[in-house]
Amino acid sequence: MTAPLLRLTGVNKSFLGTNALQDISLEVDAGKVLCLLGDNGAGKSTLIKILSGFHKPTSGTIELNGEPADFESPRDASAQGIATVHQFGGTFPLMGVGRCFFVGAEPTKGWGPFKLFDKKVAGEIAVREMQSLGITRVADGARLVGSLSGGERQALAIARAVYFGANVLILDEPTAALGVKEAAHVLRIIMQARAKGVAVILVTHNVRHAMMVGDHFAVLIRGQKADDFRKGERTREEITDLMAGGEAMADLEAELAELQAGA
Ligand SMILES: Nc1ncnc2c1ncn2[C@@H]1O[C@H](COP(=O)(O)OP(=O)(O)OP(=O)(O)O)[C@@H](O)[C@H]1O
Repeated sequence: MTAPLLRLTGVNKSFLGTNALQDISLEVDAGKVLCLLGDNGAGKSTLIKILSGFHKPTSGTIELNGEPADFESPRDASAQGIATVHQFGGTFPLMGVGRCFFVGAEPTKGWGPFKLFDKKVAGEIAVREMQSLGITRVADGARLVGSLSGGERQALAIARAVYFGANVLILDEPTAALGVKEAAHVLRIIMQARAKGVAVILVTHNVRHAMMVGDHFAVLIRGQKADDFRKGERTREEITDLMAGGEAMADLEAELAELQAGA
């Protein structure tokens, strides 16, 4: 059996007085989507920060392609093929689409001191890569990122990560601020990244969105992995109840309905 692309074993992270993560073991395979679910404060951001090189785990191991991995910095994690896209795409509103796509890796023309950022080529590549993900309304590489919709910004950030060879794509609440149609576009793009063999980690509160694209799911509660299951093994209600900390949401809803009736 081949090793998973990314494997965490017994990962712990403590801050002064807080155990943000306790004994987390997880695996994600190439061409699969792992959904990381959890309520506020569950430890999702801490886990993302460990995987993207911002924090070092207090203990535990990380393996990439079966080899021990250690991320010294976000740049190091990125050089090892881990790309993280944050809620608003982590993009720069006052930059053109092409410039933003290549930030830090600008294509140049000319030589020596005459090297110049090749805006035209950068814009063409950025537009082509976004269009290949189905974003056809962005046709001008000079267009300011600030004029793109939330879904288009996510698409730009995902296209960029895939273009620069990410093996692991971490998406932090990519659909949280989006309308229904835009969220559906972003979910479709996630499936395209998956089809290209990228291992996707989707961090979300939205059980419905997770169920639409997830192959594998892990629920974090107060820093611990409360459940770990594959597609089809839990109902939406079971997952929602678990995320609410085991409290049956149906009971809460019934209580609210009673209060409303009595008002
Ligand atoms: N730098 C830090 N110093 C101290 N405590 C921290 C730090 N970062 C996170 N924590 C604590 O670790 C716990 C987990 O936080 P984390 O931000 O990872 O949760 P989360 O699941 O991402 O929540 P949210 O969905 O609200 O962003 C919380 O109790 C938080 O207060």
